[in-house]
Amino acid sequence: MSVVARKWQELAEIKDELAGRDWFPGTSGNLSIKVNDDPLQFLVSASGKDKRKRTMEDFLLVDGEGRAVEDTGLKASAETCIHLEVYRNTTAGCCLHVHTVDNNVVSELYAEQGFVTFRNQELIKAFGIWEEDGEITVPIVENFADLPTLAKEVARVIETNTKAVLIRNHGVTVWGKDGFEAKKHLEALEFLFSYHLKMLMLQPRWTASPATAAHA
Ligand SMILES: CSC[C@@H](O)[C@@H](O)C(=O)COP(=O)(O)O
Ligand SMILES: [Zn+2]
Repeated sequence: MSVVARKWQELAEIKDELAGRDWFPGTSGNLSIKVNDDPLQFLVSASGKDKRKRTMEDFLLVDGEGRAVEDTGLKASAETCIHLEVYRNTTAGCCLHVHTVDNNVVSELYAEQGFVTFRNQELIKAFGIWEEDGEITVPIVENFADLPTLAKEVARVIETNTKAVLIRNHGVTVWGKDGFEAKKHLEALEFLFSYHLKMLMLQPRWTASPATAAHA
């Protein structure tokens, strides 16, 4: 099996799993997986598809400028430029983007602050953070309609340890060194978002103010 075919299969399986969680409402979301480092080539989901369905036209191979490598009638995800910035600015091998109610609400709650931090949670270990007082911070950017501007904004907030970026009232973009790690990071983050919102609902005095935002 060629590398492209193997990576296609890996990405298709991840897509099916995320679809099973209902993380692609209304054709939202996109996925990519790196096929080659130099020159950069990655498989990315085709734009506007129902990502719950598996077809032979789910992905296409694009280059380091986001252009299709082969002749195809398919259009790469509108957010390919964001995936490109992730590959340019990190060592990611796979990048996943989903819209969920939880990630949208968290992004709105902490948008003014520009980030949300989680600590005191076992699942932080999913990010390779093993310290007693370990924490993970997810930057939040505004949802610019102009996608190249949005992509630059995402690139601007990526630091060495950044594993994900929230886009305000839009979704989350998460990555990892390979498909397994990217999915692990995404599942762990969605758990943290959900826990955080439930705590806020059950204990309204467990305030979402910047000083206490880290109470995961
Ligand atoms: C249909 S709403 C979602 C889109 O606007 C976009 O944010 C998205 O995630 C999917 O775009 P796509 O071009 O299919 O990859
Ligand atoms: Zn999106």
